Amino acid sequence: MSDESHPSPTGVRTAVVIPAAGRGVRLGPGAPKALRALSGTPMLVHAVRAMAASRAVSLVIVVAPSDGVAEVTSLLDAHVPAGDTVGRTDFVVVAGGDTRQESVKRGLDALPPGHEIVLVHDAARPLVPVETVDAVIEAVREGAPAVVPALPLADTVKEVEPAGTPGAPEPVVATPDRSRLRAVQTPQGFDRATLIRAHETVTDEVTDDAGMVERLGLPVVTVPGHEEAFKVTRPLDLVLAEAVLARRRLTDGF
Ligand SMILES: Nc1ccn([C@@H]2O[C@H](COP(=O)(O)OP(=O)(O)OP(=O)(O)O)[C@@H](O)[C@H]2O)c(=O)n1
Ligand SMILES: C[C@](O)(CO)[C@H](O)COP(=O)(O)O
Repeated sequence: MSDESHPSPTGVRTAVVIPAAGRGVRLGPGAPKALRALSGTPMLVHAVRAMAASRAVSLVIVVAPSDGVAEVTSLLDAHVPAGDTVGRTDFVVVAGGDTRQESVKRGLDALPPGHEIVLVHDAARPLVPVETVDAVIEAVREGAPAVVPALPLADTVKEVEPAGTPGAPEPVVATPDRSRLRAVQTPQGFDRATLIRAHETVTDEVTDDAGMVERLGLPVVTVPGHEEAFKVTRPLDLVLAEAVLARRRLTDGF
């Protein structure tokens, strides 16, 4: 696949790294999560289309399961050929690592020069609307080094003393003020140099890329997230994803 990325309307090129190398243990037995079907189309293909839907995105780097690079490459060739479906997005596929963090790093290692904004988007969030993608890109363009889509919490959250045994009672230690908490999603957006520095500097395991930037002492800001950007993690999430797609077919015609 070529990497002759085309500049976005503003001239600033945006690339997206999609970590898709996880097994999907919490989803239960089966193919790697990113390759499981939603309405007959692999979850990864939905995620790639969601990124390519943004006019600003000129390159998508997919980080595939290490034994699945050839399969993912043919999947993308079949479903989202570069220069066909959206006409402006090129694709690269690389092999992932043992953790999400390692997989993102491998994607960044494949990033060619010329893309000054970089998003990281979970393949496991296949239904994020393009408005959310564009809001993240816009905030980086306006000067934020790191941007996360975020939503208020519906549940009250307790901090506990972990029991270490699943199902065992756990003493509650504190109840953080919910009004100050946010659940963060992807795509998370970064100024390229900031994200690369974070991945070169932070060695302990962090659950999101913005968390690595925080460790550098740099500011991270939020933009509004979207309910449909939820992460497909457990079997019930598949039911919700199918329902969202069915509603979109009815209301949007696709
Ligand atoms: N070694 C890994 C682990 C995760 N991921 C990716 O990181 C994203 C978020 O991870 P998660 O939803 O936790 O996926 P899994 O690790 O596959 O899920 P589980 O923990 O249930 O196995 C997913 O798109 C997943 O494919 C990755 O690229 N490489
Ligand atoms: C990056 C992320 O999706 C933000 O909510 C989340 O931290 C990934 O966590 P996971 O445990 O790897 O699913």
